[in-house]
Amino acid sequence: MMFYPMCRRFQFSFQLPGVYQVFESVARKYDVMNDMMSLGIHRVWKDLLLLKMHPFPGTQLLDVAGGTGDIAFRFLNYVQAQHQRKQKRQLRAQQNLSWEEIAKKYQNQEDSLGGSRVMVCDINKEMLKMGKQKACARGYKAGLAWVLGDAEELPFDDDKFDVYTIAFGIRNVTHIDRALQEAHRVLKPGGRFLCLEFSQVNNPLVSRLYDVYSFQVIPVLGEVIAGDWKSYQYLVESIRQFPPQEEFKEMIEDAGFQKVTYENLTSGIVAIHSGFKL
Ligand SMILES: COc1cc(O)cc(C/C=C(\C)CC/C=C(\C)CC/C=C(\C)CC/C=C(\C)CC/C=C(\C)CC/C=C(\C)CC/C=C(\C)CC/C=C(\C)CC/C=C(\C)CCC=C(C)C)c1O
Ligand SMILES: C[S@@+](CC[C@H](N)C(=O)[O-])C[C@H]1O[C@@H](n2cnc3c(N)ncnc32)[C@H](O)[C@@H]1O
Repeated sequence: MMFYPMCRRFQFSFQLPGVYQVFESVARKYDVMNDMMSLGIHRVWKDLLLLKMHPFPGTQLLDVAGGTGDIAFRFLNYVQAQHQRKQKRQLRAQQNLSWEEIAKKYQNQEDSLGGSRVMVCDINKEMLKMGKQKACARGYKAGLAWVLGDAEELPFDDDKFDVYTIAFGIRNVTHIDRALQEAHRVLKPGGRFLCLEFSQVNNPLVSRLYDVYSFQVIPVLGEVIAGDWKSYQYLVESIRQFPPQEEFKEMIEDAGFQKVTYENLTSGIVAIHSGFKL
C-alpha cells in the first residue's frame, strides 16, 4: 500500500510530455526537423494534399492544427496560380482592354486570390508565432488569418468553410471523435474534409525499415537537432497508436461524413482521408 503513491510518482517522472509542451518545445526547430527526418518528403505529401483539394478561387479553407502554416501557404500559392490562369484566359478573351485596365487587374493583391481565404487554427501559441514569422518573411498577407483554438471546440459558427484540412494534427488530439464532429459542424453543406496523417505501412520490408528508422533514428535526430529526445519519442509512439486506414475511415463516417475514401502515400507511411458533408 505504501509503495503505491511512490510508484505513481515514479511512473509520472518517466511519462512523455503533454501535447502542448511537446509543440511548445519543438516549435523553433519544427520545420528543420521535418526536412531532416523525412529528407523533404513531407513537402511532397503536403503538395499532394493540395492537388487532391484542387481549390478554386473563392474557396474558404480552415486549416486546423495548422502550426507553422505549411498547408496555408501552399493553398495561397495554389489559388493565386489558378486565379492568374483564369485572368489570363479572360484577358485573352477580351483583347480590346486598355493597358491600364490590364495593369489594374494584376495589381490588386486581395483580388489575386479571387476571394479565397485561409484560416489557420492551432492550440499552440508558439507554433502560431513561428507560422506568422514565416508568413511575414515570405510576404504572405492577404487572405490569411491565424486563430488560437482547439480542434475539439472550434471557435467558429456552423456551416462556414468550404474545406477543412488537418495535416499531422489529428493524431495529437485527445478526443478524435469530437474533433471530427467539429469539422463536420463548421463545414458548409457540400464542404470537404481532408486529413493527412501517419498511417499503417502496407509493405512488410518498408515496415521493418521504417520501424528501425523510427525508433533508432528519429529520437536521435530530435536530440541532436532540437535538443529534445522525448518529443520525438512521443512522435513515433503517437504514430503507432493512431488507428489504421480502415478504422479511421469508419470514425470519419461516424461523424456524419459521406463518400469517405483514402489514399496511401509512400507505402502507407501516411494517408490522405477525404469525406464530404452532404
Ligand atoms: C513532436 O511531434 C512532431 C514533431 C515534428 O517535427 C513533426 C511532426 C509531424 C511530422 C511530419 C510533418 C513529418 C515528419 C516525417 C517523419 C517522421 C519521417 C517519415 C519517414 C520517411 C519519409 C522515411 C521512412 C523511412 C523508411 C521507409 C525506411 C528507410 C530508412 C532507412 C534506409 C534508414 C534505416 C535506418 C537505419 C538502419 C539506422 C542507421 C541510419 C542512420 C543513423 C542514418 C540516418 C538516416 C537518415 C537521416 C536518412 C533517412 C532516410 C530516409 C528518410 C529514407 C527515405 C526513403 C524512403 C521513403 C523509401 C510531429 O508530430
Ligand atoms: C505536427 S504539427 C502539424 C502542423 C502542420 N499542420 C504541418 O503539417 O506541418 C501538429 C500541430 O497540432 C497542434 N495541435 C495539437 N492538438 C491540437 C488541438 N487539440 N487543437 C488544435 N491544434 C492542436 C499542435 O499545436 C501542432 O501545431
